[in-house]
Order: sequence, then C-alpha cells, then structure tokens
Amino acid sequence: MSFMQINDLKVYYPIRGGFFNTVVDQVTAVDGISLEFEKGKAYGLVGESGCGKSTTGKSIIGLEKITSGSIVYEGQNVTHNRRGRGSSYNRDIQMIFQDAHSSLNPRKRVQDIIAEPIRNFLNLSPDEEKRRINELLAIVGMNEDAKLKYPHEFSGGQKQRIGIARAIACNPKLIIADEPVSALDLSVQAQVLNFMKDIQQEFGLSYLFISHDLGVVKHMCDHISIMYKGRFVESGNRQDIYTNPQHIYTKRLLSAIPDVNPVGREERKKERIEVEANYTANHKNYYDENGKVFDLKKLSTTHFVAMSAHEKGGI
Ligand SMILES: Nc1ncnc2c1ncn2[C@@H]1O[C@H](COP(=O)(O)OP(=O)(O)OP(=O)(O)O)[C@@H](O)[C@H]1O
Repeated sequence: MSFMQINDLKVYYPIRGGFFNTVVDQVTAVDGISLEFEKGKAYGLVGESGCGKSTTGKSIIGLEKITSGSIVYEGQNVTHNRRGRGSSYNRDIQMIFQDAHSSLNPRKRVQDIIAEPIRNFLNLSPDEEKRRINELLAIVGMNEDAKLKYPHEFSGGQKQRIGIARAIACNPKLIIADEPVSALDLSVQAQVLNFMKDIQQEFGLSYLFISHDLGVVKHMCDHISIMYKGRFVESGNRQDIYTNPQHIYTKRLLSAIPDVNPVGREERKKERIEVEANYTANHKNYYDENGKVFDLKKLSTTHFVAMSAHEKGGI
C-alpha cells in the first residue's frame, strides 16, 4: 500500500521580460509525472541534465510551486499546504542535497544544525534533545565531540553524514536525496551509499533518489523512472530497466555507462550498434503512451556523443 501519491505533477517556471517585467513565456520543467511511494522502498529518478529531476524533488518537498497536479499524503491532499509549520508532511518528508557544504549553515554548530528539525517538530526537554543528538551522531557514525564543531571542520563525506543526521532526526517516512554523493570522491561515495542503505533497512525509510548516474541508482533503488524533458519515458523495477529496457532513450543511457568488464566487450558493442541501427531504421519517431512524439534526431545528440566515446574504447 502506498502512503503517498503524486498525480500528474506539472511545474512551469515563468520567463519574465520586457519593460514591465511581465511573463512572456514559460519553461516546462516537469510535464505531468505520476509516482507512488511505498514504505521501505527506494525510487530512482534518472535523466540527463535539465530534464526536471531536481524540480520534481523540490516541488514534492515544497520548495517550488506546483503548476498543476496533486500530492496526496496519507489520504490527505497536501498540494497547497506542504510547508505549513508543524504539519506532519513537513516533518515526514525530508531532503538531502548534493552540496552538503552549502546546505549546512556555516555559523551554526553541528548540535544546532541537527537540533533544528527536533526543535520545530518534537517537543523535547533540553536533556532529551541532547540525548537525541548523541543518538543521531552515533547512528551516522560520528563522535559526540563533533557536536561543538562547525561544518567547515569536516570532510565532504562527514558533512553529508551531518545532513543525513538532520534529515532523519524526526523519523521521516521519505527522504528525497538529490545527487547526494555526486560531489564526493568514489571511495566516500560507496561509504555514504552503503550507510544510506543500512539506515533505510533499520528505519524502514523510503527514498526518492535523484541521479544522473544509472550505476548509483542500480545500487540503491527498487523502482526506477527514466525522465526526459519533464516526462517519464519509462518506469519499472531494477530488473526491467537494466535487463530489458523498452525505450530507446533508456537503452542509450544504459549504453553510456562505462563498460569496465573486458570479457565480451566487443560482442556487447556489436549488439548495441545493431539495436540502435534497427531501431532508427524502423522508427522515424518514437511515440509514448500519450501519443507525444519524441524526435529521435534531437534525442540522440548528447547520448550519441557519450556512446561514440564509449564505442571508441575511450572510457
Ligand atoms: N528557478 C528556475 N527558473 C527558471 N527555470 C528553471 C529554474 N530551475 C530550473 N529551471 C529549468 O527547469 C528545467 C529543469 O531543471 P532541473 O534543475 O529540474 O533539471 P535537472 O534534471 O535536475 O538537472 P541537473 O541534473 O543538471 O540538476 C531546466 O530547463 C532548467 O533550466
């Protein structure tokens, strides 16, 4: 049973111009997406830069205005009151950001950063608050003496852990993680991802994991949606997406993942080229289930660049 449903979400940004700074046009950032969240499951949102992933995350949490569509949380339509002070939605849906450094207030000590949601949503005594902060630091694998330090005294991975401690402080149901590890180096990425998996299991958390990296999403997510120009072109479980992708755009994203296994690399390369050639020969345009046309020529530009570098064995 899903605890939250996103229905036909659309987010348009107005473009202003002219002498009176009036609205002259709009950017269609999210163009009618629907999603359902179940407890304890991780959902992935993948697509190229600018396809609307972050806008989706920010509009779900309430940082962006929704143009149309609805968000239903535990049976209540919360579309227009997501950020109400003290609302359970505000407490239960948390976000962690790509740039941990700028998401932590540099003038606050770690204990005050982590205490922020506790003070907003839980009515704890000073002693209980201290105990909760110690507990949260232990969960994210940090020493108690971190409490009195400032964000600049920590490494990137540690800062991300502080962000995670703040996000889980009030036992949320869903964490929206927008590229949470892409600013970290590879060994730290693995540590943070594994740690996020551990706490997911321990606390029955759900994630909306936003990334352009299909490798990371494969590691983390049960259900994956592939986004292109504000819409989902394909959604499915991990198995469907990685072993039996249906949409040409998904196939191209998958082929852009560096092929690190030398065994059978040539055969896989030939197979990919064949799939591409057949598809392009047989489909002038691709029509999605709503009849919207995707122009293959336009779609291909970035991904053919990525593919050809890969095909040449350059990656
Ligand atoms: N505040 C804004 N005002 C106007 N347009 C915006 C604003 N924020 C984003 N956009 C536009 O909305 C579209 C979607 O942006 P978004 O940041 O959601 O993409 P993204 O998939 O998260 O990209 P990236 O992976 O690079 O972060 C882009 O065309 C972007 O230029």
